[in-house]
Amino acid sequence: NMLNAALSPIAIDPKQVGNYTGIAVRPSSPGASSTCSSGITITLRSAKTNSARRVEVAILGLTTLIFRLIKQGRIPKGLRLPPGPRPKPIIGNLLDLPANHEWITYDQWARTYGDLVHVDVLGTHMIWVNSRELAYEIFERRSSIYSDRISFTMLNELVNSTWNFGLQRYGSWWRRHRRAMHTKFHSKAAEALHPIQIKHTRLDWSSNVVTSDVCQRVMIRDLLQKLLHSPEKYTAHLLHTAGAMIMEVAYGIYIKHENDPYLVNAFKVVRSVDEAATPGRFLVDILPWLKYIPAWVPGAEFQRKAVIWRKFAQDLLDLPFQETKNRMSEGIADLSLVSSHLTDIATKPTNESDDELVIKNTAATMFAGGTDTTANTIRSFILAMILYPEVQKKAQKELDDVLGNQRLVEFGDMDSLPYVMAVCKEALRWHPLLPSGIGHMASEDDVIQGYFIPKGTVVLGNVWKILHNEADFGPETDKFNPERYFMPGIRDPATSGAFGFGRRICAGRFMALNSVFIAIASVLQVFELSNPHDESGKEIPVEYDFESGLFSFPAEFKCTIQPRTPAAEELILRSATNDV
Ligand code: HEM
Repeated sequence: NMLNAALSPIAIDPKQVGNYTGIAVRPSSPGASSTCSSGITITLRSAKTNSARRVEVAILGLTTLIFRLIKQGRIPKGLRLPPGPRPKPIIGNLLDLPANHEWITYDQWARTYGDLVHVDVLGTHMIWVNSRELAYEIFERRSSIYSDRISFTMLNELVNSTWNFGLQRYGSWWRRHRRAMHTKFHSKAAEALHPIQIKHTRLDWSSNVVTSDVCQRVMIRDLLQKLLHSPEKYTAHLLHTAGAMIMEVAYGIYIKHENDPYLVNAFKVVRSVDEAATPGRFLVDILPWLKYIPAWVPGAEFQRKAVIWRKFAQDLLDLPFQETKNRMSEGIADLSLVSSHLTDIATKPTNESDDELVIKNTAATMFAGGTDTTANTIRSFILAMILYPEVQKKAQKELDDVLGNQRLVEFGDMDSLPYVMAVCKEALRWHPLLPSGIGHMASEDDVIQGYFIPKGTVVLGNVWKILHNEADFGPETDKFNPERYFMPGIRDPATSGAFGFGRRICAGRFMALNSVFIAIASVLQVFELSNPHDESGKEIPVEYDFESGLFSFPAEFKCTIQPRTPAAEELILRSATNDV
């Protein structure tokens, strides 16, 4: 996901060694490598002459040293940085950063060093905040300091992702984007997305917020049909429906059933941002001067990628936006975030000249921030249901008691389905999609609990740790157990870090909660989710793991998804015609 960028450890990914421009850096690499005096292990492309290699090593070592000296601020007398693993000269804690399953290491650091853990990576200060109380103090009470984002050379400058307001620096430009989304997607506006009366008209210009039956019609009915016909492609189906929903909400565009050009391109953008945002993927993020190397230089692969990715992003920004404008001028546009804002602009002459750009950026940011996040949260839920069949049974019993097989679940049923609601909360908590949130950056020097936090520090809420705290979520937090929410004093993961913190908290969280509920409730109502089967038809235990990186969700796993009963299958088929 694009927001990966925003700032997580500048770790070097061992998988990517050799992909940089002639030089790769990583913790202890096997094969052709040399270690410079700073302790950085450098792997060089074999075609280089010895003297060229020596020059590269020297440049890398020197640049790192200069970068460090420039960045290294003075720590005021009487103060010290928060505790953390002991840094090495020049490279700091570069080698301490985990290469995979990061949340496990960060959890261990929290146990060893306490609520605040500091590491220094090549001169960049990074801090993990390990308790809810401290996260509240930092991100909420001191939000005027901790709402900035760091800027990555590859993602922000070369790929030019400045349109994505999730990556923008804190300030008035970011605020205008956030407001453009908020006015149409605050909790009241998100409520308007509830298709309580399913056959109501799609347009509601009177309230001028985006009101439609989009979630129910596209996300659910379409998803159920697809799961029925090709359950093995469940990941693709989840992404398609989540993407389709945002396309409708943001642009009022109904995408094609398969191979929709907008979606195909949009996913290219999501994937490119994913890669560009993977911490340490590009050396140019650590040595920004590499950005001046022209694309034709052998090895400057990153420059060529940046050119292609910029084009994908430009198409995502321009093409659907232009289609909505065309439809508006023909008088056939459906209400959407874009059409609603453009109507506002046309009727209010006081608008600023770049308002249209803000709307365009905001709609594209919604797509980039909202598709794979929603889809992967639902994937986590599917895995949990296979691993915890008793939870699945209990939720299905509640759905059967409330709905029978008469009709599909709707948003209006939320209050009658407390256990299903608890399953949704647990899907956000059990293995949070962003185990370290998205990094905020300190825009000023600060002091917390006697520790000095230098300006420019990347501050990460340890979401995984916070959501696994037994004081807030009851015993055995490693287990997927919705019962916990019926105990007194248990917190809601949605307001405890699953959607981030402070002024940068997820701008799409109300919509995300709606989507997660309607998807989970509908899938549970009509499908049985269970272990995969081998060639002989014998059930075998699901094999699973969680992806590493800033975004973490179950890696592709095999499973069985089949209608619970013939009546459930009938319900799915009838839903295609909007009969239920
Ligand atoms: C279950 C699904 C989702 C999860 C778990 C999730 C989680 C997050 C998190 C943790 C952040 C970072 C907050 C921070 O910096 O502290 C974030 C930011 C953001 N999210 Fe979501 N998100 C989800 C769905 C969505 C959807 C559906 C949309 C759009 C419709 C969206 C749009 C955004 C945007 C625009 C930001 C950047 C906010 C900013 O920097 O000001 N997200 N999300």
